[in-house]
Amino acid sequence: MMNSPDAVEPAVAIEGLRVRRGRADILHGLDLRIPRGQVVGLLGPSGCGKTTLMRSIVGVQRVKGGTVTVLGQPAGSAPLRHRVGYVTQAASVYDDLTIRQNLAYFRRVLGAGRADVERAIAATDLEEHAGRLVSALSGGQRSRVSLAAALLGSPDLLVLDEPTVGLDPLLRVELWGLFHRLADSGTSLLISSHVMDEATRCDRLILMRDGAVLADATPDELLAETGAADAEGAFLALLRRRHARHALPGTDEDAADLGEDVR
Ligand SMILES: Nc1ncnc2c1ncn2[C@@H]1O[C@H](COP(=O)(O)OP(=O)(O)OP(=O)(O)O)[C@@H](O)[C@H]1O
Repeated sequence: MMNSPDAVEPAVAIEGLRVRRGRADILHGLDLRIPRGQVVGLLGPSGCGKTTLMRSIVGVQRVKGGTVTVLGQPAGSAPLRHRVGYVTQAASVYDDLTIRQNLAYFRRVLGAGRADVERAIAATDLEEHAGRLVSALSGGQRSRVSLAAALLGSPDLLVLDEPTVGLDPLLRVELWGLFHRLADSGTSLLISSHVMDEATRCDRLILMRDGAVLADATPDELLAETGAADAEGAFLALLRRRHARHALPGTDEDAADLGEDVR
């Protein structure tokens, strides 16, 4: 059973994670389990801590407390080096190399198989551009090159920070198709977005706000639980519920705060 403690280890298990960046506490005791082989969406307003959480999972974030276990190992530890792929918001490929040259380079660094380069190019639908310099590509094409690089070596966990930003609707649909095919073949995916309409494409959703997890459920559970028609409505309903519980009801401050957070 999925929820049994004896079941297959989750892709990610986080307990009491605390992160401070600069002078601010960004994550204050966050608990989370991410199952294997699913497309899990991480949603929440800008600045709520999505990237900080992803950095902690990948093992590049200094943490103040708590534990982050990835595929049964401490986040960032050596055995995970080739098992976790991370795509940041900024494209991380070389402008003065072609797509194929970039991927050939990263393949060698990773020690992945030769065939991986063409496989990654095909998976991200970049075949017809593979010989072009990255500097000559559009924003969407560039972000797909970063994604292709993350697919090299077939990592067990893919952590993707807003991979669909700047992509046209058709490409977004295609990419979500790719994410699900990867999940079907056993890869675990954690994908952040602040486009709420992408939420329904995920197997599971984590809604974050102010460094805390507001909800962790399937899209259907979330809609049933809140009675909302879509993910955005569910998010608002959860925020309202939380405010009703924690704040003095009916103050102008509540309304202002709520409005600010979701726009
Ligand atoms: N290098 C840094 N030093 C200090 N504070 C930081 C740093 N990077 C981010 N922060 C702060 O940490 C908080 C969380 O940022 P984070 O990037 O995790 O949010 P996010 O949910 O990913 O936002 P977005 O959707 O805009 O990418 C923000 O308040 C941000 O200002």
